[in-house]
Amino acid sequence: MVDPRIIVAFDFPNQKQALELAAKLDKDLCRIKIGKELFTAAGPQLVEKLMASGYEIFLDLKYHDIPNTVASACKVASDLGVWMINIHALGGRKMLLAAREALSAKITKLIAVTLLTSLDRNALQDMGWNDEPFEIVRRLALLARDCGLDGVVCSANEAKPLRKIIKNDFILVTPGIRPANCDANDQLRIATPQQAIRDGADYLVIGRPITQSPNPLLMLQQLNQEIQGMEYTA
Ligand SMILES: O=c1ccn([C@@H]2O[C@H](COP(=O)(O)O)[C@@H](O)[C@H]2O)c(=O)[nH]1
Repeated sequence: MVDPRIIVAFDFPNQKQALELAAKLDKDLCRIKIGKELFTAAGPQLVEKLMASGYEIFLDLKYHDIPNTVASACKVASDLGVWMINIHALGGRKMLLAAREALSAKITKLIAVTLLTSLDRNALQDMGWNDEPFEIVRRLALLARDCGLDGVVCSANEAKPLRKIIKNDFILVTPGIRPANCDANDQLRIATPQQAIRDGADYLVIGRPITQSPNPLLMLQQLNQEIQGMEYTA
């Protein structure tokens, strides 16, 4: 069975654009991430359509609420049959455990967002946090692992130091991926696809560099080519 390492972020305002891009891409080369914008516009029906066309779906709704609310939402999301869902680790231990428990009989992977890749040290200081980004990522990743989650979302910059303290069966999903010469946009903690894989990322979330490319399939093929055969080097 193929296990594509690239997850394309479908950040679109409507179903039409999503279906058009899905028809151009190749399900053997990527999975699809549906986030807040597209899910708000097109909902579960679009998830079902994309799954029916063979794509595995990462439903990136980043739930963050009281434990009961998050656990119930995770159960309903998992019932859609998606490959992966996520919650915010900052929701705390009880919320993480409630979500894990709600998915105990499910195969949907449950991961936790540590620190958004759009935040850097200055942004943390602005919120009154004096830690380095890695310190926050480290603590939240260990919390997520203790609560039995399957992995975390972090930037590829944190993959290498995390791999030193967390075993390889804990999934690292890394957004903020920017191929050489691509605009960083609003991302602050970024890495190239090769750097991310070499440093221990399992899956690369890539949005605009693919979705806004004049030839998204060609870009996807090139990015897969760049990481083909590459593995984590400790
Ligand atoms: O820390 C995070 C968590 C999620 N994301 C999401 O990933 C994609 C990235 O898109 P690009 O266009 O490649 O920047 C986007 O959907 C985010 O919501 C993230 O960037 N960082």
